[in-house]
Amino acid sequence: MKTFETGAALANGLADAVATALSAAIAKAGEATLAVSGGSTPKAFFEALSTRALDWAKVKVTLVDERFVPEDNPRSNHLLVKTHLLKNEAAAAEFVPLYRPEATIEEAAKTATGIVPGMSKAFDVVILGMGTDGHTASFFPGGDHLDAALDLSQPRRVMTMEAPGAGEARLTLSFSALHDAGLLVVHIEGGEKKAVLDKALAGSDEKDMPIRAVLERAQTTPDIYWAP
Ligand SMILES: O=C1O[C@H](COP(=O)(O)O)[C@@H](O)[C@H](O)[C@H]1O
Repeated sequence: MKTFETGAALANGLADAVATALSAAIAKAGEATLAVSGGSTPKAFFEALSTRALDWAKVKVTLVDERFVPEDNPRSNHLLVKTHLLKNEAAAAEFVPLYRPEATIEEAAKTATGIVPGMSKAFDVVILGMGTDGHTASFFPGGDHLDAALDLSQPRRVMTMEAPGAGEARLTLSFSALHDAGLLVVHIEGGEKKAVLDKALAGSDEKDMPIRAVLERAQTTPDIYWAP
């Protein structure tokens, strides 16, 4: 685990690591893909990353998960990314939203599956968060499609999820779409989340604590970033 004294120090350290990984991918393949999480935790990291100098015009950014709400909804993760990441140097990046204004969330997931980056090869960088219920991405305990979303043979890249603790219906990358990222990060802050992570690391059912799938079964060993 990479432990930092403050959230600001973590934000800068993680921004440096992500900028280095994106630059390396651009040098190797001429482009780079980045999938980020929503919620409240990543704001300072987004602000720091937005200032890093790299060839952002060659970076495609998408979300790990999204609520089925339009971009102007205050709970939209797209709005969060637009406000805190897609500015400064990073304004040149291309953003590919998961939300689509289709009639149903199933149709939106199918449309998004066809256009999200990382389709033909693994994402270069994936940043995951975690809720105090042990969810990551929108892999929620009690989710209606949790088993399918955590199945590594799942061919779909974008899935739908409804769960008691999720609020709005969700669109989420499947575990198969994100587990093999070049750089896979779990970013958590605070004592409560550390205790949840420790419990997941100690061993519990994936259905109760879906973060465990990432810790145990991801092809890429996740780097865990934590600050009190
Ligand atoms: O619902 C969500 O929550 C998690 C954690 O959010 P936080 O506010 O506790 O940081 C987040 O990783 C996920 O992307 C988001 O949709």
